[in-house]
Amino acid sequence: MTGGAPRDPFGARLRSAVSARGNLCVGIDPHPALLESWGLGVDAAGVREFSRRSLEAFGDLVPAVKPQVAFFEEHGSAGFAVLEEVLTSIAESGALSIADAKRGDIGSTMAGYARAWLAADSPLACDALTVSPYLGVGSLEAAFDTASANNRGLFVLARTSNPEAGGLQAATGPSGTVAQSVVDEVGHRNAASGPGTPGPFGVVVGATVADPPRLDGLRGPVLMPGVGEQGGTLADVRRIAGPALAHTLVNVSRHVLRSGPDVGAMRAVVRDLARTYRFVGSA
Ligand SMILES: O=c1ccn([C@@H]2O[C@H](COP(=O)(O)O)[C@@H](O)[C@H]2O)c(=O)[nH]1
Repeated sequence: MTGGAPRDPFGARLRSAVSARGNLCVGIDPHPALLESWGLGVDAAGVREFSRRSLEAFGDLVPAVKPQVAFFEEHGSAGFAVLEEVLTSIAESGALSIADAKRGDIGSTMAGYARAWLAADSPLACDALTVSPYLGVGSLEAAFDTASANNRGLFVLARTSNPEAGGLQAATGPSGTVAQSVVDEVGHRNAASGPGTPGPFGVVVGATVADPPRLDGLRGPVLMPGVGEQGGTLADVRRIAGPALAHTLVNVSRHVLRSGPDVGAMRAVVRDLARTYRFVGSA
């Protein structure tokens, strides 16, 4: 993304993207094994070509594309240069970009991450960023402020899809589980948003989770990874998202990317998934 901050708030942009294209978000996750299976080098040039073919296959079909920052970062400055290009290309394809960087730190350092990913003219500016609240939701204040000021969004990790997460995130305190308190704190920050339009601050809840937090007070979007390779299903998505279904982005990465490198084959898989994961107008 380049050229200053977007004009409309993130929640409004997400709502119109979902209403036009459905609820499927596809990831660009250039794992080394996928680069090899696509016949590409495990280097920044391979990541660039992988991302180019991915966006050709699905950039115009989905409301949001989620580059997994780890697989760019592992190639150093050359990988970050590719990520900057990819964020621009996602915007050109008409999709929202969600940089999955899972940033989180003490407040003063978090301000640096906020400027890097959410400020108006940062080379890495994205439409929304994943952030970790496990230094305290309040430690993310600079990210909430910078996202708001620039019409961008955040997805705060609440109950992640990995099997190791439950011991920490499902632990219970005086006001319910840790994950629930994250959802509730994020929901408070969306309180000013009007009916029907989600606020700018969402949460991440995995489609693999048996004991998810309630999302009825969130008033914001949900990013739900875990479908496909991790075993989550449409029924899980419906069960977990509940009242937030209309504003839920269901992320699928490897299940799509394994159907490459043929662009037409990937496009067919995404078309099929996009039909399944379209909830606008559904109860
Ligand atoms: O709880 C979480 C948070 C983030 N992720 C990320 O989503 C994708 C999932 O990839 P698949 O290939 O579809 O399993 C990946 O980038 C994860 O880092 C998650 O899976 N769970």
